[in-house]
Amino acid sequence: MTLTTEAPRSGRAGEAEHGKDIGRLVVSCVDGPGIVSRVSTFLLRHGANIVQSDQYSTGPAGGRFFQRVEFHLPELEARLPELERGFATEVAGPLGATFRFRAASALTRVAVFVSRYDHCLLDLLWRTRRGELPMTIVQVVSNHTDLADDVASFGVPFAHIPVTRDTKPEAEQRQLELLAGQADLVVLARYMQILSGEFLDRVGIPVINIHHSFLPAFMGAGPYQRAKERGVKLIGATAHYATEDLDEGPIIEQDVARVSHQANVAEFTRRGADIERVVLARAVRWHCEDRVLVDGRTTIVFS
Ligand SMILES: Nc1nc2c(c(=O)[nH]1)N[C@@H](CN(C=O)c1ccc(C(=O)N[C@@H](CCC(=O)O)C(=O)O)cc1)CN2
Repeated sequence: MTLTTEAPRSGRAGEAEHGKDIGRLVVSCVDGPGIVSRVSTFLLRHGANIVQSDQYSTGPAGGRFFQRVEFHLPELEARLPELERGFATEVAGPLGATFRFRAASALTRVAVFVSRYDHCLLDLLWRTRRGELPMTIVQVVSNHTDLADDVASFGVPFAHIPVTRDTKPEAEQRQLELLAGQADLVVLARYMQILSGEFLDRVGIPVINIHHSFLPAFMGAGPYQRAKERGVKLIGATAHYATEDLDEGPIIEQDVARVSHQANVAEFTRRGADIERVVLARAVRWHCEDRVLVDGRTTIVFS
């Protein structure tokens, strides 16, 4: 018998792969013996059946331990508050661990920031509408009006908030007010404005950026032009968490494609756009599925 699974064509992502009673738990703490046992014993005692578990240690002597567990538990949604209270007291407290429980069917509320390039934004809107991404795009924010009609065609709210060097603080204040309590993640889909450290602190949710180079090469503006001038044989894209240090945040996903001397910057840009879209979609999906854990300037991705 051939087992085939088709990508969900519509409806909520997660329902196709995960029933409504599948939960997720992510844990991170200083490494030490017995952590997996403590976590699995806790889940067992609360009636949960572990269906997937991934863990990684950066080193047994004082390193960091990371774990991602998927489990089945009847009446999951109603049981989550009890699980969180119990885990905090019985496991996380003694370990000094950070943790998070979520229902696998939960959709991440995403605000997408964009300037004029449409390819990454439209790709996310299209994949979300198809149910490929376990998220809902609650808002698009742009410093230009070019993409307003495209966004409206997907039935998603569009906010035009112009930004200049002199008005950036006021613009960021408007962005923060718009997002307050409405989103769980910000995605910069080729948004061409540098977010201030104050914005990143105050927004209080993760920010994922797609940079159009294979970082750490060609940070900053105009990477394809500089890549052509350098005579590279590979171009790439990098999805990373945005920090105050431009394009230096923890890398989530990257990919590359070969180019030859015959390709000009326009060809780099055209081929690079395909890489950017795929890399960003992969990174956003993995984030929404709680597969990405940050360890300082790096990530652990249980893909
Ligand atoms: N705090 C952060 N903000 C942003 C990041 C980041 O990593 N941390 N990534 C950038 C995206 N980006 C490259 O991927 C990038 C965007 C814009 C610029 C830039 O020089 N912008 C100028 C204005 C340009 C314009 O007005 O068109 C500026 O902000 O002064 C460099 C790199 C997104 N933001």
